[in-house]
Amino acid sequence: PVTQGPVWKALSPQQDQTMFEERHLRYISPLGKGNFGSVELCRYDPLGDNTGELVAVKKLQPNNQSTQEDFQKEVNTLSALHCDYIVKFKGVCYSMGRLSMSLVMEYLPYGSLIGYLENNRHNVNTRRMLLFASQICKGMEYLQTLRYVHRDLAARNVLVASEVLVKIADFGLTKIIPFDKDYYWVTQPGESPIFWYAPECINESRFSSKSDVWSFGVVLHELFSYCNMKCNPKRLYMQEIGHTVQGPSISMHLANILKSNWRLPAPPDCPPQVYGLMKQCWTYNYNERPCFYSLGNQIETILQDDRE
Ligand SMILES: C=CCCn1cc(-c2nc(Nc3ccc(C4CCNCC4)cc3)nc3[nH]ccc23)cn1
Repeated sequence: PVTQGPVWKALSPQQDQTMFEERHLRYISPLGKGNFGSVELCRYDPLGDNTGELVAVKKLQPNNQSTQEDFQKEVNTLSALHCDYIVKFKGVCYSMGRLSMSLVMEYLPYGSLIGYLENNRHNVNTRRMLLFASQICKGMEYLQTLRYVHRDLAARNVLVASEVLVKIADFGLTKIIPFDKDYYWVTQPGESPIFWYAPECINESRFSSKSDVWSFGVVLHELFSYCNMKCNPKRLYMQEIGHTVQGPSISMHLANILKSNWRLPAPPDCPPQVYGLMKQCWTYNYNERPCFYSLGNQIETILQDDRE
């Protein structure tokens, strides 16, 4: 008889680890707001004895910007990513008879990088910041190998798993580069985080891994500014542009100062080698920007030098 290969049995809902039943999902507290929705801390407690695990649950908040379709894409994206430096997908929870869906993810206890650095600036030194930077770099390099462009890399979207581990989160704006191109052209730019955008994103809505590299440079700036509100990228750019400028013309002014080679100033006490990395990420021409692999190596080198 012909030996049969493994026959994949359809998993029952109970066996399928990625199905979370709403009746066992106990709301605890709010965690934050992302693209397309809000994130809540819940305990998944099927035994009903509070021994269940804590999870982060993202609920879609349909508004003009976001749709169920966008959210479904975010779920599909996250469920395809398996990397130590990217927040883990745990599953989905259907409620209202499969009308609404929530995204269930691992809960990272320390919250976003912004809050963490603001509250722990005294015991986070250069080495730890470079460790965080290299982890974000590795996560982005992994994304790039799968031809994903994050499009919203910013400290607010990096979460702290422990004192020595950060993870990239919020893949609401992530797109896959088409097989025949090396960029993604966005038709309807919603509320865009333009102060993290590369020039070609502002001018042509052209997104690529090299535009993610530009955003990584801005995240380095946030890191080495300890995410201090007083010198965050938006405030520094608006000081240069002039606070009188309002609305849609902001992006034109931003494009102009970037074209005339103005860049965010080095954060206070920032090591020159690190500011050098930021400047590389902010090379005007995307072809001349380093890739995440090269950035990762340069960060390791700085960490080695720092050790001697
Ligand atoms: C990615 C950014 C936009 C959307 N977003 C995602 C999350 C999120 N948060 C957490 N943990 C967390 C832990 C403590 C705190 C506290 C709250 C009270 N003040 C101090 C800080 C906040 C968050 N784990 C997560 N896993 C997956 C997502 C996720 C939050 N917002």
